[in-house]
Amino acid sequence: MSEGLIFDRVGVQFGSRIVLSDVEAQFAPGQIIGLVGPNGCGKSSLLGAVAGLLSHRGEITFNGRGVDAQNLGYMPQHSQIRASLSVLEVVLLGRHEQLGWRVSADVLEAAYGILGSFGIEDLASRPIHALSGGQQQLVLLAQRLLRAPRLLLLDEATSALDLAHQLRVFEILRAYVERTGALVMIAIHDLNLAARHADGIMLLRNGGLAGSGRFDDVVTPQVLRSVYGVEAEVLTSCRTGSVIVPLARVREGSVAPIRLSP
Ligand SMILES: Nc1ncnc2c1ncn2[C@@H]1O[C@H](COP(=O)(O)OP(=O)(O)OP(=O)(O)O)[C@@H](O)[C@H]1O
Repeated sequence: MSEGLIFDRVGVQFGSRIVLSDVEAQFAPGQIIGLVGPNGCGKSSLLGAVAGLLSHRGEITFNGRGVDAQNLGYMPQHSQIRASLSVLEVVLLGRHEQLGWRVSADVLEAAYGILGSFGIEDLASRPIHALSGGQQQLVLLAQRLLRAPRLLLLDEATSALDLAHQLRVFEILRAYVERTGALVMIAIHDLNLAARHADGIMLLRNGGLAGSGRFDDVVTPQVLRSVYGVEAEVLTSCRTGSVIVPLARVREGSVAPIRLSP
């Protein structure tokens, strides 16, 4: 399969520090892939490597070629816009390569349409820096979607969102991959959200890949214990698939009590 996103013996390191090595995985287009794993295991580094922002070993291809900036939408973990732009202007920047002195009616319509789908069209003329963290996250996601990328990389793009907005974002992403055949890879800590909304997952552990494929095949109590150091139950809900219930950390010696001065 040369279609889709392929990792062939991919490694990432900072100086002499190896973060990931020998990552091998492949994902067909038209899917949402959840990128999961503990803090510091290399999710952002891997997305940065796919986006071409970090050098890497091995090969990463999308639809048989190197990842092309034209086809890519990438939302880093700590996205922030410091310029004093309105929400609409920020969204329009998603198409900055095609913008001239005048914004065409169809691009404007698409931008308002995406803001509308997120339920934030009333924010269009507000300055971006005057929005809440979650509202900013939605605007930046709207900007990436306006690009209509074939490959959309999202680094914890739902971390600041309430339950309803998380659901809305996944509904929008689902509709997007079904309509366009694009591939969405989203780094996410909430395993239950990943179980519910991702078609496949890529689970990283410190140093490399712990598994990839269907959530139920990859995430088992044994894997949660070895990768996260957590005892957990994996329940099966007939409505939502797997549900992870974390029970306790696997003890590695006792933890000293924190003393607070009076
Ligand atoms: N610019 C950098 N220079 C040196 N080390 C880095 C750099 N960026 C990340 N690292 C290290 O690489 C490792 C992987 O970091 P990364 O941000 O990819 O992890 P992550 O899985 O996205 O973590 P989190 O879930 O906490 O966001 C960490 O140990 C981090 O300290």
